[in-house]
Amino acid sequence: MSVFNTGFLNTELSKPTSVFGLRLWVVIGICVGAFIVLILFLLSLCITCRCRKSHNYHRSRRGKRLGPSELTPVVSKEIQEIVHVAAPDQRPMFTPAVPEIQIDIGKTEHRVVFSDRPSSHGSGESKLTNATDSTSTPVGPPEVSHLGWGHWYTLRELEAATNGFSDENVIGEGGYGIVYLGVLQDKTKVAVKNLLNNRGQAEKEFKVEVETIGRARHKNLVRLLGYCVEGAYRMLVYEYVDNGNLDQRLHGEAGPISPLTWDIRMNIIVGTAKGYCNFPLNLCSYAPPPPPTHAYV
Ligand SMILES: Nc1ncnc2c1ncn2[C@@H]1O[C@H](COP(=O)(O)OP(=O)(O)OP(=O)(O)O)[C@@H](O)[C@H]1O
Repeated sequence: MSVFNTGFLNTELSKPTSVFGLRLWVVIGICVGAFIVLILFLLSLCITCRCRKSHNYHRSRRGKRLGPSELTPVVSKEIQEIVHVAAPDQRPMFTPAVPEIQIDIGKTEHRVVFSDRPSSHGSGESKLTNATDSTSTPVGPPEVSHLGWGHWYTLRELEAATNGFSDENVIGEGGYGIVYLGVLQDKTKVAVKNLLNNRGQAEKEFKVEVETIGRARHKNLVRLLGYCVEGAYRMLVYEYVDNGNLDQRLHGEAGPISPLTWDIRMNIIVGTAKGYCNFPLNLCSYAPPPPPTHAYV
């Protein structure tokens, strides 16, 4: 049977075909060869395409790394960061030990905005880096945010005001940072709080202060005059209040007889409680109101 089949196959394959009178097995061989060549060609085409894609990807990544937007820390899409550009001879005298932090001021209306036109606010050259924008254009100092209050201070201004954040200028230390006495160029005394960035605490405290105290005007509330947002630094600038602190008032440095009588203390407690109750309603137009995180009220 198999001998018959082999003989039959040989005869069939050896028959000349209409393709140039070539035998069938030659035609089949040519077809198989052509098919293999086609497959190889397609494979090489695929590999070339892939190589080109990966080359482009790496090139774009390399380009990005060198791009201005990559010079700043990774930040969320809504973030705008001010990067201070200091002339070589005007390097900041002080570099507070604050690790790089993400800026996440979040709401559009609380972003620091910039103006191209010359402004009397602040000093020094600054540029804005917007994470959504690959180009960073040097612009003038920022005006205040849509909050419509306060003053933007440069790090250099505050350095000059606080004698380079010297120890002699330290007037207190709270849970959120060290407070320095500063004297601005116009001789105004200010309290500069350099926020500590303990697990992003600086950003949180900054946000709470700016959103709550920023717009507030009350005779019993220390005014927040402005802020400094520069690189990773977050500083708050308050009016300087020379009345000592609550601890001194309540417990000491006032002599053996405290000027705070029982009645006065009761008044203070009632007034504080009223202020505390009204605080979120008066100052926060959005919900939910931030929790009262500090001891000014
Ligand atoms: N505007 C200011 N004028 C004068 N001294 C200030 C001013 N702000 C803060 N200080 C001084 O710095 C100290 C620390 O203030 P800070 O606001 O950092 O913390 P706190 O209010 O004492 O506590 P917390 O950390 O809970 O807010 C105060 O006790 C006070 O002596």
